[in-house]
Amino acid sequence: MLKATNLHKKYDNNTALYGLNIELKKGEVYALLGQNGAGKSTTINIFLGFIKPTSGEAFINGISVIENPQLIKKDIAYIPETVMLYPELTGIENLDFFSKIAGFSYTHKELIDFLILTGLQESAHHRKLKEYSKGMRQKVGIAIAVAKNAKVLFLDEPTSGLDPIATNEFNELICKLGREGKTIFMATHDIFNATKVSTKIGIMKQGKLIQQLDSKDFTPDELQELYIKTI
Ligand SMILES: Nc1ncnc2c1ncn2[C@@H]1O[C@H](COP(=O)(O)OP(=O)(O)OP(=O)(O)O)[C@@H](O)[C@H]1O
Repeated sequence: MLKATNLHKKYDNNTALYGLNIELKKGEVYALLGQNGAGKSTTINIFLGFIKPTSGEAFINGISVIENPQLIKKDIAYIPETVMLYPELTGIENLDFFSKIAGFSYTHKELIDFLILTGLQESAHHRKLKEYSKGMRQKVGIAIAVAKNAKVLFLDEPTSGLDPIATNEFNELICKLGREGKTIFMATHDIFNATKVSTKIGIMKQGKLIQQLDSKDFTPDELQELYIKTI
């Protein structure tokens, strides 16, 4: 569903990626770990079509992101660390607006069902976005991704700044989406949650993927130990 083959990215004199190879199947949840500047955002930005690699290939569902950036847009969604939506619109109005932009027109009931799926409390559906917490905005962002029927979701630092309850709700939602066949790629510094939510973990250092692990083989403490030794 997602594949990077020998991706290189050079910014002037600075090489951000050195031959990155990643392959994810449908329904996999991938957590990419690495220190600041390791190349995580560069990787995501290439898949999103925001930047072009210097060389190498990136594919979503077998389609080259580099050759067909417009074609893959319908299959992907990006949920940044802070989801920015229209502050004066309610949760349901934002969802309706962005679904329509993506070419989907849903009934009120269908829109509510997407928000319920994300766990957004019903009392918030008709409140303006400017009154939402970070976790609530993130749920609307994920509802928009599901409503546009994205196959691959990219998330940047999804648990940063979330309280433990919101983090737990986020983890449950991501696991559910993975079971339903969404492929999820997240860049994170949160080692503990990476083991809770992902099926695979990658550790990046200075533009190279230096470890790829099956999450089920590691406790958070073991992963932390390995991470510190590796980095
Ligand atoms: N537009 C740019 N121009 C020049 N260098 C850049 C640019 N964007 C990123 N870089 C460099 O590329 C390298 C990788 O950066 P990247 O943002 O991908 O790291 P990251 O792992 O996402 O870091 P963080 O955890 O801080 O978000 C860094 O050395 C960074 O300085």
